[in-house]
Amino acid sequence: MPILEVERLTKRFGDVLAVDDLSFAVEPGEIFGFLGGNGAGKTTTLRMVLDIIRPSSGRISVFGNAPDQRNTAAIGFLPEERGLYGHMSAIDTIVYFARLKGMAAAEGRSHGLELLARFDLADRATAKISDMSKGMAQKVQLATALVNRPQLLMLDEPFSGLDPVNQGLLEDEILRASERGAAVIFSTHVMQHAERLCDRLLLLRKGHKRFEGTLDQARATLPARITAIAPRSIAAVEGVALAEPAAELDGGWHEWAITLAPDTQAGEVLERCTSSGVPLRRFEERRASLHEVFVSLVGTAEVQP
Ligand SMILES: Nc1ncnc2c1ncn2[C@@H]1O[C@H](COP(=O)(O)OP(=O)(O)OP(=O)(O)O)[C@@H](O)[C@H]1O
Repeated sequence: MPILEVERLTKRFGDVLAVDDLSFAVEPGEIFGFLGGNGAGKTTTLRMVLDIIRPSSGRISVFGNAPDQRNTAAIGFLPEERGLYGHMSAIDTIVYFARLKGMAAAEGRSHGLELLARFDLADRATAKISDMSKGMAQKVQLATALVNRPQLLMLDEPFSGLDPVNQGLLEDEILRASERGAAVIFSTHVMQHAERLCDRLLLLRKGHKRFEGTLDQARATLPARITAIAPRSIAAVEGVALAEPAAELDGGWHEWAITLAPDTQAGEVLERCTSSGVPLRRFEERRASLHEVFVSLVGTAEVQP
């Protein structure tokens, strides 16, 4: 049974249709990328799952039940707007959240200290949040989301504000949560994280689903591009839709950017070139990146490569 199921979900704020007839499901152990440009409706959807705001229409099921703040015991959430009480220490903050989620203080403390050690903050456990750097405070906030070992972990733009080492720590935590069977949903504008982590992903544009599927399926929405080095154009070879000259090389060789005809595999074209004696020095398929898929389907340059 999916941990989270969203069916025909719609949310309007006055004239703004923030979420438009959205359906998806996330299974235990799955890492699900929730991707879209600014204002696509990601945060609004996560807030409805948490029962912070109510849908205009549609259905949400969390652990088989309607959203309810009582679900918080099994949910971990990192909000996009980070914010903790500056006067509290790191470990007291984590224990505070553990208690809100119904845990005993002692268990919250011991798991909190474990998390701080994993986040390279063991020596800062009693430091005040206000004395920490932004990235350190963000790791404490991540610990508050993980302290209850949630079955549903929802992270809204978790990578922003973290340096590359801490981004790596966060990726490890996401994998760790999925390995123990949690469903993990995270939103990001950085496609590399999604490419490295996601089992499946959903692309949202203006509240509407543009794509849902695996990374391979996402890349297959765009034609593969081939770079070929040959002395003459291979435009006439069956299965080649377009062969554009990309560079002139030494000895009469040329680099060609090849676009294949629909439903044509690169291997078929390579075989035809070889069997008809077309000299080739290179024939390389390059699949579309998630960045290219995002720009093509969501149509925004806001995304980072
Ligand atoms: N409380 C609100 N009142 C009115 N409009 C809202 C409210 N919350 C969100 N919106 C609107 O809903 C749309 C979706 O916003 P949302 O914050 O869900 O996007 P997002 O995908 O999380 O974007 P970002 O990547 O920029 O954080 C936007 O047009 C936003 O202005």
